[in-house]
Amino acid sequence: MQTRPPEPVFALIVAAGRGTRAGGGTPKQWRKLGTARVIEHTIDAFRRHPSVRQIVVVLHPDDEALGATLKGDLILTTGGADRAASVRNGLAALPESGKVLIHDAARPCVSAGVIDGVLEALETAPAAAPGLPVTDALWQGAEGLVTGTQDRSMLYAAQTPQGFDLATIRAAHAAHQGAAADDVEVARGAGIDVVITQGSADNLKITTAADFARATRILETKMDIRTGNGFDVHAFGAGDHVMLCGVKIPHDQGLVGHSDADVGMHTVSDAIYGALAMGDIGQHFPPSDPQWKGAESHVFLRHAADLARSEGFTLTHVDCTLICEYPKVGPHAADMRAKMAEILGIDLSRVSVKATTSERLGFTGRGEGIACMATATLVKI
Ligand SMILES: Nc1ccn([C@@H]2O[C@H](COP(=O)(O)OP(=O)(O)OP(=O)(O)O)[C@@H](O)[C@H]2O)c(=O)n1
Ligand SMILES: C[C@](O)(CO)[C@H](O)COP(=O)(O)O
Repeated sequence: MQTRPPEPVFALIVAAGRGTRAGGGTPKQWRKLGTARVIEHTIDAFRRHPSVRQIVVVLHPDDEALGATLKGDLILTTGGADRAASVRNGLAALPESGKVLIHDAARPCVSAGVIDGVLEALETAPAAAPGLPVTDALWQGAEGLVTGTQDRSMLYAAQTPQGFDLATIRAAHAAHQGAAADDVEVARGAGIDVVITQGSADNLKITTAADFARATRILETKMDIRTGNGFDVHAFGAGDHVMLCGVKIPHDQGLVGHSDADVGMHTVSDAIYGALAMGDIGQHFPPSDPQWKGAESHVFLRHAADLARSEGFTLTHVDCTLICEYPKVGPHAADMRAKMAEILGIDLSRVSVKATTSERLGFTGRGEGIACMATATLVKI
């Protein structure tokens, strides 16, 4: 018997609202939350999920330029006057069949577990969405006074992503008249049963200004922060200059090495590999391989930074200390920082280069070579 291949899963992220309740000028999905904008955290949550094949993002017509700043393989489309209209436009950008997870851009802390719960339910049902049973007592009130209580035993707070068979939800939206709180209401209007899956208190929707602080705290607890260190030494030999952190410094000796012997860049590269727990420079660029003979060390540094990015990390800081009596590093430190910031693709303020002597002690003190130590900090949310 032939087994059918699994249906493709698409994520549809609605981001065309104006965030009026959050205030603050810029719509909430475009505001910063820790290291990235709200919408970027949301997109990344789906990009990281192994089942999601393609992501569609629905933008407000005024946000075209902001949309162009989003990185990665995304389908961008324009939203409508209300959430339901935005969802309809997003659905129109998707293929005929498959499964779709419709999610608010304003819910950046959604976990893989919540997404998994919806996908699991979709294996046997046409519709599923996460909900949280209401745990507080519920009152009716008027003019500051409690006027009654409400039975909460059958009440849930609705969350996203709300998952559907694509053709089913497309038909339900086409038939729906008037406004809808969410896509579950649209589906139910078309007679479709919706399975309730496990929601999470962390999957909050940023609605008011106070929600930014809560979302930041939640993301911080999920952060993967890594620090790596590097250490390297190159001996002096014949020559008339040294390469240090990408800067050519005239000197009465050169540094001996298989490549251009840039001890600074080698050390920072090793710190990044260390933070990733992915070996060291010698493993990625074996000295026994003739293609790296005389290589310029920016190749190694760029490789380490690109590897960090491909693993989903942001390089937030590097600090590099050169240890030598001569040449004097101070006059060149600004150029070294600028060079490495450019190669690493990060802001100058996140790159530090400093130097020390070893008080004429040891091999660096005797002028036999240059040592370097460095740390690199990587963050993934
Ligand atoms: N016309 C609309 C309205 C809302 N949304 C999106 O639907 C989600 C619903 O969250 P909500 O808090 O209602 O967002 P806003 O409408 O932006 O907020 P507000 O009501 O405070 O203006 C958000 O991701 C929002 O960007 C949308 O894509 N298109
Ligand atoms: C879809 C939704 O996120 C479910 O909670 C919500 O209904 C949309 O936001 P709103 O605050 O109700 O406009």
